[in-house]
Order: sequence, then C-alpha cells, then structure tokens
Amino acid sequence: MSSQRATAFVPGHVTAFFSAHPADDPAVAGSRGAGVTLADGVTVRVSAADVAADGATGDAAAADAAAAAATADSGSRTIDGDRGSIGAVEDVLADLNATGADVAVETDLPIGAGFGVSGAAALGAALAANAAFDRGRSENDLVRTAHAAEVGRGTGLGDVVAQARGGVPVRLEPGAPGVGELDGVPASARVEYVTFDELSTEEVLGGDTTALSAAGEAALDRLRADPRLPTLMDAARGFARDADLLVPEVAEAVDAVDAAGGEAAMAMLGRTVFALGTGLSDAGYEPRACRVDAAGARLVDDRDRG
Ligand SMILES: Nc1ncnc2c1ncn2[C@@H]1O[C@H](COP(=O)(O)OP(=O)(O)OP(=O)(O)O)[C@@H](O)[C@H]1O
Ligand SMILES: CC(C)(CO)[C@@H](O)C(=O)[O-]
Repeated sequence: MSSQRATAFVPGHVTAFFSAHPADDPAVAGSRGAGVTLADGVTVRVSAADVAADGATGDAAAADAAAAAATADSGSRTIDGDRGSIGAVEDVLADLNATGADVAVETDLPIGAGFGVSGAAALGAALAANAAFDRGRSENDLVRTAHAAEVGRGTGLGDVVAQARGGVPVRLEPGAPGVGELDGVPASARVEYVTFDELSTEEVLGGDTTALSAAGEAALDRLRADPRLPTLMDAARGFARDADLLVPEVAEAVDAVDAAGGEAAMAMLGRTVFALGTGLSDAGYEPRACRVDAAGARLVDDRDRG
C-alpha cells in the first residue's frame, strides 16, 4: 500500500576534479573524479496530485485514485515555490510512471553553479516517487535511473552516484551502480562557499573534453596516492588550471584564501569557490557554510523538514 506522498533529501555535491567518460549506454557513461558532498542540499517532495490538494491519506479507494493520478500526463512542478522543472527529474518520473505527481524541489543552493542541483533533484525524485507510489525499486535501481536521466540530459556525469554515497566520494570508475566504482576520503569538515555566477554544464560537457580529462586523470592519481582532504584541494587547483576552466573571480578568491593560510578550489562546473574550515571567512569573504554530508541521499520524514 502506498503512502502517496514522500520526501527525500539529497546532499549538494561539488566536484573538485573530473575526467569525462561518455558512452552510448547512460548507465555506463559517467566520470572519474572526486568531490565533496554537502549537508546543504535539495529536498524533493512527491505527492499524488489529489493528495496534495486534499491532504487525504485515506482509504483504499483514495489510494487507487492517487495511483491513477500519478500516471496522468503531468502534475505540478515547482522549484522553491515557483513553477519550474528540471529535465532529469522529468525523465525519472517517466521511468517510474509518476509523471502525474506533484513535485516540489526546494533548495538553498544556487542552480547551475556547480552544486549538482539537477542530479540531486533527479535522485530525490526517484527516491520519493518510489516510496510515494510503492514502485518496489531497490536503491541501486533508483540511483541508476537518476544517473541515466542526468547523463542523458547532459547536466552531469558523476554527481548522482556521489550524492547517493555522501561524504567525500572518489569516483574510481565511471557509471551507475553495478558499473562504476566508488571509494572515499574518510574525512569530515566544515565547508565554506561563495558563488559568483552560473557556468553551463551542458556547454562544457558538449565541447572537446580531451585536455580536461587528461588533467582529471592526473589529479585522481595524486589523490589515490594520498587520499586526504588537503591533497584533494591541491589536486583540484591543479585541475582547474590545467583544464583551463578557472574564471577570474574564482582564481582571485582561491589566491586570497591561500594568502590567508587556507585551502580553496573551484567547484566544477560553476563560478563557485569552496574552501575548508574558515578559509573564505579568513580571506574577508562572506561565505555560506555547512558540514560535509555524512549520510548520502535519503528518504526523510515530512515532519523533519517542515
Ligand atoms: N532557475 C534555474 N536556473 C538554472 N537552471 C534551471 C532553473 N530552473 C530549472 N533549471 C534546469 O536545471 C538544470 C540545471 O542543470 P545544471 O547541470 O546546469 O546545474 P546544476 O545541476 O545545479 O549544477 P552543476 O551541474 O553545475 O553542478 C538545467 O536542466 C536547467 O534547464
Ligand atoms: C560533470 C560534472 C562536473 C558536472 O557537475 C559532474 O557531474 C562530475 O563531476 O561528473
């Protein structure tokens, strides 16, 4: 019996460095690399359209009506309360026969600025729709669905598998569960971040990624030899420089943090700088701050998240 509504939380993910590995099969396509998941993330609420309207949690007839509504053409879509949709989320809902559901995406993170919001929204929609409509999929299956949707839309390669894991994920082999392979840097930290503007993931991934990927592989070799946070940050700085992705505002902030004795790097793919500890505050910026997310993507009780 389905509950007809469910809520999932998925951490943000900043990629420190990556290499791109396209493939025809979206479960095989992905990226190698490493990054940091954030306790700041994306909450996705999925509910059958009539349940959202009526607040009914009701009897078997109501459940049948709700299940039917879930597969209707399209329910409402909001991002932070305004009408809006994310392509990868739509593909996930289609895969789960849940296009008729109402889907509310909520996040304090900026979209398109290197926090993997589209991947998080896709994974959150998969977890919540599966629970709301009792689709009976396993976690790996849902991560695969969200990964394929994200890769298919060109909005990310490795965010979904990283967000499913939490912590400081290292993507050793590209692809969805069953294909890719993950490790992690066993560390927790406070992370500060400042965003200057968006950077289109679709544009960068759609261009020539040969040089970028060579730089990403070199950075991964360094981190594998010394899986510690300072090495991740140093490898990230080398990657941004060698892959020619550094933008002036970010370069200036990274230098300022370095001059103040801290560790910072550029978040891929956004005009965003992230730092460990109080790196950005110490350098005179007014950053947002959170911890590394410890748990990875998860269903949450509606009451826990207002
Ligand atoms: N307000 C918005 N600003 C930017 N993109 C939006 C917005 N609303 C919906 N979208 C959609 O969300 C997706 C954003 O994907 P994109 O990969 O650029 O960002 P991201 O996942 O937040 O970050 P990144 O991949 O840089 O880590 C796009 O498919 C875009 O069409
Ligand atoms: C391509 C990417 C940098 C976009 O955020 C990310 O998905 C990754 O690391 O694969």
